[in-house]
Amino acid sequence: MSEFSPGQRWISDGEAELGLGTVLNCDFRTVTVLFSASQETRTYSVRQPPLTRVAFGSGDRIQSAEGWQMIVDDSKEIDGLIVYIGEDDQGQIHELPEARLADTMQFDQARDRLLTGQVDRNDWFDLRFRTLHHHHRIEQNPALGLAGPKIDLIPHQLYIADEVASRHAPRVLLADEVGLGKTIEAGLILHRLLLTGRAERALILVPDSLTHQWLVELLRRFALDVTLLDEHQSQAQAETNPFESGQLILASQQWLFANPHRQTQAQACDWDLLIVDEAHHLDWTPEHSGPGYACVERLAATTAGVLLLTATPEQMGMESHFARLRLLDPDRYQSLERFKTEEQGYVRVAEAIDALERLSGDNRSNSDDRDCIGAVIDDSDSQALLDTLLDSESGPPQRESAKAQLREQLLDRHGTGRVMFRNSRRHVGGFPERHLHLTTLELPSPYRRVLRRLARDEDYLDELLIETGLDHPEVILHLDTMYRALADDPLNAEPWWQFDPRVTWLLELLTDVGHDKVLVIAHHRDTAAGLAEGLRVLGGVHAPLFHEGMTLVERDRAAAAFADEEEGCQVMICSEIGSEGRNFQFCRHLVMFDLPLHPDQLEQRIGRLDRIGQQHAIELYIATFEDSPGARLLRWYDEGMDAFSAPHGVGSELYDAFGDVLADALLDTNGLDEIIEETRALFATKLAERDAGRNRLLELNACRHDRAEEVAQAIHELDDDPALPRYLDQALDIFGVDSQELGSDLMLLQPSPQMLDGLPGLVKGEEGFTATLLRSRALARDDVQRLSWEHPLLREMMGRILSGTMGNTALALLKHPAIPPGRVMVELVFRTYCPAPKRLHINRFLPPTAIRVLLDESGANLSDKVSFSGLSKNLQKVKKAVARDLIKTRHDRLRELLSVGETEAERELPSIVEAAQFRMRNSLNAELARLQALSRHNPAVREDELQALQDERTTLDTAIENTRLRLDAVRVIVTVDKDSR
Ligand SMILES: Nc1ncnc2c1ncn2[C@@H]1O[C@H](COP(=O)(O)OP(=O)(O)OP(=O)(O)O)[C@@H](O)[C@H]1O
Repeated sequence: MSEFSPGQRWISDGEAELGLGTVLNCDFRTVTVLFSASQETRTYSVRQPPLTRVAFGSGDRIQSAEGWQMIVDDSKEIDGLIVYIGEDDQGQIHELPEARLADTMQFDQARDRLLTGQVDRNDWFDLRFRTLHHHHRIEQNPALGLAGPKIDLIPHQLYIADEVASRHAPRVLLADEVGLGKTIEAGLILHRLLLTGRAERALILVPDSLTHQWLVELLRRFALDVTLLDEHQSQAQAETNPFESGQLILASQQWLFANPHRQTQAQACDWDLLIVDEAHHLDWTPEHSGPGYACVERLAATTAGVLLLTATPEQMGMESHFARLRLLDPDRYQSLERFKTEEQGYVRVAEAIDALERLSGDNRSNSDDRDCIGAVIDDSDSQALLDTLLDSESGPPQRESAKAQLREQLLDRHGTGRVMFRNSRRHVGGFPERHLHLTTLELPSPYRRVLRRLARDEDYLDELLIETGLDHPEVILHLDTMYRALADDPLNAEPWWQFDPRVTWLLELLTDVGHDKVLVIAHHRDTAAGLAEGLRVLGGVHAPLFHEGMTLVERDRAAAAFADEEEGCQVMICSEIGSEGRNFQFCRHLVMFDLPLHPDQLEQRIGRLDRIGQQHAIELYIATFEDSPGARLLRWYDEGMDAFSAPHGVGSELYDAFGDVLADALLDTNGLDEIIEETRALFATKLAERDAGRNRLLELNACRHDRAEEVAQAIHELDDDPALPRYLDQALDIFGVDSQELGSDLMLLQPSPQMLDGLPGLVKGEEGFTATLLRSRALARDDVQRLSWEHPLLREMMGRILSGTMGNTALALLKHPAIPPGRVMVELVFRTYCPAPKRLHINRFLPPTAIRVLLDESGANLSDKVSFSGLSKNLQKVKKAVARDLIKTRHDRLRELLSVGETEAERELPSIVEAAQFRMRNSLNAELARLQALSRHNPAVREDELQALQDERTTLDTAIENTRLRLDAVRVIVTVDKDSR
């Protein structure tokens, strides 16, 4: 029969912080335990569950659910449940069934182990104390979760990650321009949420072509173990919901969006965070939602945190941009019209911020600027700041501070940045130049024939649209596609690449650039495939293909063949959609074999190379046929909007304005000059608007440099922490990991035969891994892991020590000339214990805090006189059997000393609690005030955010108030004769 009965109280061996658990139910296979204090329920297999039954003995103090306490005198068992009998503080006798014990009670596992003679190694005790100390520091560090990833510290990314990850249930659109690191930002946010306990489960949906890239980035840069789910794997788990097969699930959008059954399974899971990459593909109109949009909409409705990523939020038009914002906050984004009106209001705010910048020193009397600011602010605290700024009595520091605060308030309260973050290259800076190389080729006669017939015969266009599956006017841009579509025509028997001069032009180009790598992008995958064949047949050049028709493995293999520096191919040919989001910044030559119709798509293409990490100027090559639709489109791009020199972010609006007329002008030159001229004029206007209005606000909001600098500083401090290498050495040694210096700041970590099992990345009998503590060294090499306090190995070692019993008892000998032999001392380490739901991340205010108490045999407190390390280095180890005997002989005195120690430690608790309350209130009150002020102006603050923050403050308050102390570890020290051995 099972040893479990409903109502019994147990604690988790591995997660003691969950508090006292109650058995809810059990059968012959599993037992389910509710940990009320932390609002967690766990189900364990009944075979060797990591649980310990809680049973108190005579003399133990216990607490009832109502809060009163009693000392246990006796106990009895009724139907498998214990009933304790004892006396409360008023001398009244009570019977307390275990079911009515307080959920927040703590346990002195160390005490029980010591008194039953179980002692660990002395160095384990040392490590335990140090672990508590470092854990305490790190959990409160403002850079927690951002310091571990293997990334360069780039301010706009750090700002976004810090801002977003500190929110309750962040729901934002990450819309930095192409290649500025949205994946990295999403990774940082996820990493921080996971490390702080604010998220445990995430679903990441990315285009098919990017699954592997995401998997690798999350593993290499963030050390996150992600499960890549596909149909094959899902079928292998037919019995269960495949989305439950890991905490972090990565899946292809194409696969999920086309599969209603899998969508139902994904929706049946509890996710804390949903990440959707390349979100501009989620199509929506007021009349109809595409399957991708509908799927994400359903998932987003039941998931607290949502990150949508797109470099081109407006590529599909304003409506569809609005639709994506609607996914994030359906209450706020109900009306497209209202949204448009609000957007217009941002111009005034941006002007006010500019006026504020000017308003300093002697310029304070400028009444236009004052009026401009005054027209925007409409609350007393902002007005007070403006008054301080204008007051002639204010000193320069006061004015500077008022100006900075007012700027923040204007951005916060009136900007758009709460839901959308968009950094542009202009703002971030440091990107390479772009050089455009244009070639005009003669139009080959088969193409000329097709174009002539198009001009003559209107039905011919319809025929082409049906045959190619392309839309108008896209179809007329791709002459080779039209030619292929008419393969039945006997005149079209020859493969297009045989006569298309772009093929030989490309072959010559490959020779001209020497050994440099060249990326070719063509719109259609059949063009890419034909071109690869043409290069092979006509030039003997092997060019791997990369398009949406290939399997993932084939695509990744092609990308790897291209990336390989030594033996890789010189050229790779991609289709448009197939290559979106991919990283090819190791290459600087981009050939656009044709041109895409939409400016955002053009920017996506260039963005494959023009990304963070690109070391060179970008060389762009385009060949067009004289007097062809492609040549006309090129003129529109180049002359109408400078599309090749740098991204400007207004292409989408220009396309909306001129797309239709341009379509007509592509076949017929008449009117093109005029369109270009008008485009150019609107381009200038849009640039000015961009700089004045919404985009300017977005940019100002997307990176607040002071805050980014603070985060970077906090990360630097953790990077340079001198305690880390010392701690690492000690921990590796104790856990049985061999560490070998390799020079150049690298080390090889390998499992020794004695290694404790289950350490991440290390398996006995297998190779280990190369690592470094230096960020720069790690960044320079893909195969080197970066060790930090956040590395899974360190976290696992620290976690195991803190949640297990390892090193919580020890006995050591002390030879000291001034202390007679045979005396006993106890070194007690108490730890604060404060059960609260994990998502509150209570550790930022009150991480487990150690209180050390050193008592001599008489019970005198020596803690202040003798430090931990001072004592530790003079101690000697002793055999376990001897230790057990020594403890047995001093049993009663040890019990007494434990009680004295508890009283001593309790004295320190109130000040710890008070300080934590203070920190918590300071932080949450400020955040709440900010949010409340914001919500009065900025509808982007969700009502549930405010409520959640208020609830969080109340729950944290109660949890901190209920902080208790628990004996975490105890070391008995016995003095010996200085001459003894
Ligand atoms: N902080 C960083 N440290 C090191 N590498 C970075 C950093 N930020 C970005 N990168 C690299 O720059 C490239 C672009 O980053 P990422 O893929 O995140 O950009 P993106 O904005 O998602 O691009 P796209 O718009 O094409 O989807 C990637 O190769 C990425 O690894």
